[in-house]
Amino acid sequence: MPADLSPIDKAKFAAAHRAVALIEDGMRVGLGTGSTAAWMVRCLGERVREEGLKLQGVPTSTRTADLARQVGIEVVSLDEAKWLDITIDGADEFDPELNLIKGGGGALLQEKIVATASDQMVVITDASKEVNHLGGFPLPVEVIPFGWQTSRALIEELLESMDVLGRQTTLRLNGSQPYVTDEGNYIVDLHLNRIGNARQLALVLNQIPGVVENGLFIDICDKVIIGGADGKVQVRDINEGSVSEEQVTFAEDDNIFADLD
Ligand SMILES: O=C[C@H](O)[C@H](O)[C@H](O)COP(=O)(O)O
Repeated sequence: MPADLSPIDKAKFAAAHRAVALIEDGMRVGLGTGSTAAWMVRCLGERVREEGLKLQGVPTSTRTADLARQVGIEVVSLDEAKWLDITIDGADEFDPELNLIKGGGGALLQEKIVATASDQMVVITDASKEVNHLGGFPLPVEVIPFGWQTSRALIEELLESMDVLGRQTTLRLNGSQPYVTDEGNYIVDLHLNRIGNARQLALVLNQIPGVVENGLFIDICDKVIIGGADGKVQVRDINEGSVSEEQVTFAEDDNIFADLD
């Protein structure tokens, strides 16, 4: 385990390292977005460079596309790849059924499209993202800029009728300006604290005009890999109903650190 990483980065690295072992030659791979997914892209790049692994990567954001190219992964669009063998991504929360909140980094729309177009979605995470009930993390909802205040008002009206604890909404900002997604949209974050029926909320939010997508990933994730700072990982598979513990080993001088910012 690289000694100079923070415990949280060690945990993310361990999960990413384990997940990349699932990738086989010739696979088409969805590449998630965020700090945990960035470790996975670096680990995958190392396998491409050192083992000559041939694969096609479909990134879920411009950030991930840039990093993937930088580490030597062939980047193609989803339309070119058509269907993916596996997607590996991070999450902001996961519950016991492996339902997720995603979009803390603003990439939920491409992430949901890519994950849904995959045989298998694997989430990599540290233990802090595990919850009994989704909603502690603000739920991102992507809305088109035209009439966004009306969409937000309709979201707030909807929340009055839903089984949620909090109802506050905020427009995500980048400095003093609205945060703009890769698709040119805005994000409204819903501060719900606890979502009673995530499946229902995911469906009804998307019925509101102007809402493009929401960050609830229901029945999409197949497997969660939870990394620990000591290199221990737990692999939970919702389809097999299995849980296994493993120890990740990697070299101290692992050259994935060469491309760290
Ligand atoms: O939009 C961002 C994504 O959904 C991320 O995968 C999520 O926010 C987790 O990011 P991180 O691994 O940085 O905690």
